[in-house]
Amino acid sequence: MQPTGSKQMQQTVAELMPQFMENSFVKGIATGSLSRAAVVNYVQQDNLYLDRFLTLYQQVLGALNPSLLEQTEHDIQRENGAHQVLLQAAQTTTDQIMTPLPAAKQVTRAYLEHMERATEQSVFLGLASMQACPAVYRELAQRLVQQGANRADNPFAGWINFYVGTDDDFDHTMFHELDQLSPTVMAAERQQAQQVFRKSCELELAFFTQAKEDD
Ligand SMILES: Cc1ncc(C[n+]2csc(CCO)c2C)c(N)n1
Repeated sequence: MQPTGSKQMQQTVAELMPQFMENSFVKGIATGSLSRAAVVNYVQQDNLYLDRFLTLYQQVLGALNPSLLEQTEHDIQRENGAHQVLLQAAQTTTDQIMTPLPAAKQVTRAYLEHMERATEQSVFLGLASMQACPAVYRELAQRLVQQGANRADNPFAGWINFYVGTDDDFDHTMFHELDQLSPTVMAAERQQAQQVFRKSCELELAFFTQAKEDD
């Protein structure tokens, strides 16, 4: 039997996970040692990213399922909770790092453009491009917990616990939505959705890498 679209996407995440666990930013989260510059870089770029992500999400879900949009959009706004953990560790605030507004770096722009292009093609592909966010972060957080990385003396434990705790429902709900839509699109588009999703996962990895690079 063919696996469902969401199963195949979860397999993609599992396949790429070893690369995430080897990523230097992710290892820094796990060990509690990241430079202030890396943390600031990440949160700045993520604020720019989430802002646009929320708008796209509203556009896609607004077209597909407005009641689901109403139920879930606060989850994205609440991600600020994860950022607060990082900002506290870096002893700074959102205002301090977002004024003047920093420029979007290359991976941030590439990832946003990827999701925008997918959304222009169809809401199904748009949703697939956005689903890497909860899927990757949830799996990543679960693995970090399995490693015991959320121990009390890790300043980033709250970040790990945030994503292991809150994203479960969001992730399952959106995968369910994708599987519900799947029979309504042509086989070629279903296949394309897998590629779009994989590309987003790769951009997730590059996004972490970018935080530790100086442009
Ligand atoms: C680059 C980047 N990728 C994924 C997330 C996590 N994320 C973004 S939206 C969403 C679903 C609702 O919370 C999740 C888990 C992030 N913060 N930054």
